[in-house]
Amino acid sequence: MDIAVIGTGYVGLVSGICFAEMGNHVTCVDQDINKIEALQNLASPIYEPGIETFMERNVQAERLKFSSNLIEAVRQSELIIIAVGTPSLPSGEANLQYIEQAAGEIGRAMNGRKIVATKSTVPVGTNEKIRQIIAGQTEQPFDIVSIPEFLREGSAIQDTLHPDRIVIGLDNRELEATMVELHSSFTDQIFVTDIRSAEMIKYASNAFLATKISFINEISNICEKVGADVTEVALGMGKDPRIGPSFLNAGIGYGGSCFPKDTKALIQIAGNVNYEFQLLKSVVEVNKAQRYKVIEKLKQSLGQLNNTVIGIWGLSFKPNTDDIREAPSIEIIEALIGLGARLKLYDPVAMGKFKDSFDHPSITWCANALDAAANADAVCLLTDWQEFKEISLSQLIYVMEQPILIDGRNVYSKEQIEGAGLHYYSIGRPEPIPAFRSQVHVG
Ligand SMILES: NC(=O)c1ccc[n+]([C@@H]2O[C@H](COP(=O)([O-])OP(=O)(O)OC[C@H]3O[C@@H](n4cnc5c(N)ncnc54)[C@H](O)[C@@H]3O)[C@@H](O)[C@H]2O)c1
Ligand SMILES: O=c1ccn([C@@H]2O[C@H](COP(=O)(O)OP(=O)(O)O[C@H]3O[C@H](CO)[C@@H](O)[C@H](O)[C@H]3O)[C@@H](O)[C@H]2O)c(=O)[nH]1
Repeated sequence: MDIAVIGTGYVGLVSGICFAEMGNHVTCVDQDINKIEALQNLASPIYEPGIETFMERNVQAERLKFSSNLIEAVRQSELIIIAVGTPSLPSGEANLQYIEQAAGEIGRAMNGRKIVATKSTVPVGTNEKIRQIIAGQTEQPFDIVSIPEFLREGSAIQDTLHPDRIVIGLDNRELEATMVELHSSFTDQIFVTDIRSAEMIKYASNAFLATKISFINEISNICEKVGADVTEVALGMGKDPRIGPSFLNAGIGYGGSCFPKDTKALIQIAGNVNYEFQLLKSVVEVNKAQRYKVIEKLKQSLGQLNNTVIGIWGLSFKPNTDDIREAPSIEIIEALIGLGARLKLYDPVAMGKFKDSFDHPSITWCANALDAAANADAVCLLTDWQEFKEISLSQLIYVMEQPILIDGRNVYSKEQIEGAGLHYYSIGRPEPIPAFRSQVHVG
């Protein structure tokens, strides 16, 4: 099939590459000319394991190209996929300006029958709005389909090539066979439903996963007070198939471009029909408070933080991505600077993006994890990158001023910590007996 993907962010780029991988001819379009130029030179604007290999292979096979010419791409294609951003407005509501602009441009470019499918996460009723906008621009016949996207950053290619399920929302049943066939090379778990339900499935799924995270984080806070270990609790809970083991990792809470924005948008979607989504409001509040656990634990171990040197391990909102959108690290770093701490920052891939959006005289940018820990009074682990799990704890103690490690993602096992000589604080786990009671070091 000839496909145009409008918007070459995470979703547009990865789904474009994967549709090409399955033998379709795909043009990925973006209004950001710099992005298109980089892509034409086979440089990915996002860090995603394996992406450049897949991109190169499909470009060389002439199944994938990148363009800033939306009109041409629409005219050459049978299926147009909208994958532009839907960021939050200050009210929390989804900003549909990019969706509306793309729909208008698609309508004006139409030269024959098309299917217009939306992969962006959009409030219920938005596909209807897209239909009206396009119909206002063209006499050409077209169909509207909702195909919400469920990929995760850091495993986006594998998630797209081997999804757990694909949801297709449509109102013209004649399209069902075409849309199912297009996706059948990815999985046979294809769920076809109406458009409004498909739009809601996306928000409900993200809200449910965010709820699981806030739930286990609250359990972890109670575990700390009653002397239980949240990692054991999560393992035990997860053995019940009705609960399942995933998304029960306690830590400093969720971040990223989706959960924070989509939970707020769903609260607004409910609010617009006079329904107060109390549970989800609490999920958001719990998540916001949870990132401050790191600072609480720093204060507990160091007393006051003015003039202390704190190493920060991890800036991206999760491992295997350079995305720092709504990363808990941002708020934690701002708060620590406000408390007078001097910070040594390290992330395997996200330092460039972080520095572009946030820099401060109190920050030193470091070349590796041990460099960030050197002469520090404490190290805070904020992202569970594999390389932090593999660090030599004896070397860590050797380079630090005081061997205090605040593990915001519970990455180290009891066995690794016991006898390591660290003063170790994690989330929702009993504190191991400290190797020694450290002296507060100020300046
Ligand atoms: N990032 C994820 O992991 C993920 C996963 C599932 C769903 N989603 C949803 O998918 C959508 C896209 O997310 P993203 O992270 O890829 O967004 P993004 O902001 O990274 O990228 C969007 C791209 O669209 C381009 N764009 C905007 N208007 C355009 C227009 N009229 N013509 C051409 N290009 C245009 C922008 O220049 C930008 O490059 C959002 O609704 C998001 O909620 C994202
Ligand atoms: O047990 C867990 C699992 C995740 N997280 C945090 O939750 C956030 C989101 O993680 P994850 O869901 O793996 O990454 P995303 O790439 O944001 O993917 C989510 O958001 C996407 C955009 O809508 C959806 O497509 C995906 O299905 C959905 O998992 C990250 O900050 C994680 O550190 C936890 O704190 N504990």
